Amino acid sequence: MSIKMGVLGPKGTHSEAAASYLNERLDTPYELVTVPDLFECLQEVDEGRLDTALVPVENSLEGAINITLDTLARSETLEVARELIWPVHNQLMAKCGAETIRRVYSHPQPISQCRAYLQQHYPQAEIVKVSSTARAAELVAAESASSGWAAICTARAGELNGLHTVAAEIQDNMANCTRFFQVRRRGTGNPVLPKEKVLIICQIDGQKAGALYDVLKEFAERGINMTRIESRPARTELGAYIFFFDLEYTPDEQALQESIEAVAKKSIWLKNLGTFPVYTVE
Ligand SMILES: O=C(O)C(=O)C[C@]1(C(=O)O)C=C[C@@H](O)C=C1
Repeated sequence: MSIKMGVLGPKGTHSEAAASYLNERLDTPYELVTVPDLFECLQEVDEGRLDTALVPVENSLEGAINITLDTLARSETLEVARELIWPVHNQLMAKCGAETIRRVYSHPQPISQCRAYLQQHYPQAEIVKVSSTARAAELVAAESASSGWAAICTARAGELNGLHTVAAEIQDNMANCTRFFQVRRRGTGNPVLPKEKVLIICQIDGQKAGALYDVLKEFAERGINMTRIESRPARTELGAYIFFFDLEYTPDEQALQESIEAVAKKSIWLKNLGTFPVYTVE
């Protein structure tokens, strides 16, 4: 029986491209299943209808993908199995020519990733945000060339929908990349993957002076390298926050374990979302 991995769809998204890349590196590739919405994709895994999912978590130009962070923080079930750092290439694709474009469709992230390009070349165009880049390509394909509609999408999404490239590589920075997490339910999947990173989520009492400093100290004093810190509202009251700590895995497991236990004692709650390998694209 095949193992099903959810990705944001329809076919042709950046997420699907990233999942296909990951699949090529695995002994047993996943069967990719496209889901129209990111939250739904995570829920399908949480509730057991999909085995796993590859979801975006952070972009180098635009920062955190909040829905992924918030869902991971609230779930009692999900953990991270792998991380993939994926270079994001955005193309402007349409049926019409460059000079007649008057409306541009895309996912909010690529719209932000291409902000300078759009301001310079299409300052008058109406910008329309939709659920994914591939959905944008579908919408543009459904209209005639005279509509003047265009999509920011992957080359594959454009090709699948019969669009041509108006402008290639329009992201504001050529180092544009997105970090993806492969998530799964705790205790499922292969337990012997290489260990490179650890993800910890906790809520700290924001009313106490030095509370965050106290927590960071536990990592610093044991030589645990924190590679990222992110905060999100706890969604209980204004001023209450939860923190995401990405830690570099160290073979000194005792130091790592002790630091996490010490942070747990200083937190309202703490979750360890797993230890996992990081894949990068050469
Ligand atoms: O719309 C897509 O193609 C997606 O896969 C979503 C998404 C995102 O949510 O950030 C994934 C990676 C890129 O940063 C652009 C868009």
